[in-house]
Amino acid sequence: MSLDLRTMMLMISVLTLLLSGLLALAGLHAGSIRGVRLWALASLCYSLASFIAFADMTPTSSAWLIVLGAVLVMAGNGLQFSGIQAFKEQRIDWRIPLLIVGVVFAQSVWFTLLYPDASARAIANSLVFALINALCARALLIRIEPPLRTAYWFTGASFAVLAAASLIRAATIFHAPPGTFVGLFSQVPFVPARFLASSLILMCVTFGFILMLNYRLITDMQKIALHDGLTGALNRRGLEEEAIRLSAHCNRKGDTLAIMMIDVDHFKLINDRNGHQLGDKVLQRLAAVAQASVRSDDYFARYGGEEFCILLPSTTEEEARVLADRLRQAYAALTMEFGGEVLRSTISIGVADSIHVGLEFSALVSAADQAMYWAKQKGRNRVVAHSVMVCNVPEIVTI
Ligand SMILES: Nc1nc2c(ncn2[C@@H]2O[C@H](COP(=O)(O)OP(=O)(O)OP(=O)(O)O)[C@@H](O)[C@H]2O)c(=O)[nH]1
Repeated sequence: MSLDLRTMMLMISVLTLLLSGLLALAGLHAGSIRGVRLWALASLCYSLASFIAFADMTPTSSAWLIVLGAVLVMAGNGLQFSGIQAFKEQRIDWRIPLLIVGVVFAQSVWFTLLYPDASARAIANSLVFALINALCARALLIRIEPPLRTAYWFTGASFAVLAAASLIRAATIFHAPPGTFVGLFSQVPFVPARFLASSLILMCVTFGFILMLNYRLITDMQKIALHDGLTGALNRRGLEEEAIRLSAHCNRKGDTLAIMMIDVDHFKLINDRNGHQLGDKVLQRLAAVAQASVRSDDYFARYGGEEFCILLPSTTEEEARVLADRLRQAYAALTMEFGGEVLRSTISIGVADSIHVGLEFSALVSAADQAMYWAKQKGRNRVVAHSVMVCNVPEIVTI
């Protein structure tokens, strides 16, 4: 049984057209995710190129159609490269796709119309194709968190295989006996099989991108579900998930876990005097100061309303108290200016640790909360450690 190249061309043209439509539909609801429409356009370019090959690419086909086919393939590849940059939220560097399309156009015109040499044209275009695919592979084979890593590496590996296949194609044509390569349908060894394999890998690349999109949407949804929209900090649910993980980790390692509960002083007054919107901005400023002061393995969260929480692994209550006091001072020193209004505010912080109250998250929160309310009762703008408070005030009343 032999593979019919033209039938394959038609099928690939239809399949890539369907993929283009699918990506265009996906792009309608991709929200802030960029690059999807560029990939839809890339698939359309491949579809048109395959259709031209199906319709007319024979050794006697029109020279301009040959040039157009090559340019469409390169434009598709260039759009994929730009789409990857957009997807990664990088600035799109249009010079690269424009350059490769320009080079392929020039060498296709040169070797088709001016100095016809199908072999040289195929080798030159295969080398450019290998280069752009290698660039796409390099952009995707990077360190990234799972589950996106699976999709990035699958797509990147597919691009790498395409780059290798293009180099092999160039080498095969280069070593083919003179006169045997006259175009896409030439009888050099394995042309249909190699073309089929390359087309399938090209499909893998598009499926890989759809997988990237899917995982990115999942990751974004998880992020939204676990973070507070106003401040960007973890929300209570996110904090509880991290707390369960951290407690288990500290339990296994025999490590301590400290906690800070932070509450803005007289926040109701700030709201009442300046309005809720300004109150929101104050919360954002506090979150920014706290985010800047936490270490990379600490977890900062909005516990609710104007109350924030920081989980500090491998930290004792005393160490947490020192960090909390630094945060309190940094926030108190902040002069907030909102549309000509100057505002200063303070926070009260309660700290506790697992040495005194155990690793149970609810016990840690309750202890730090008691200490925080004690700080409020003592006059606000201060830090209170739970163990110290317990020694001084045995019958603390909590709200
Ligand atoms: N602007 C704004 N206000 C909020 C938000 N969540 C809760 N609040 C307000 O925060 C205020 C909390 O007030 P209280 O619990 O009485 O405490 P407080 O005025 O800070 O007084 P102390 O804690 O005793 O210093 C209430 O007025 C809530 O409406 C929010 O997301 N944005």
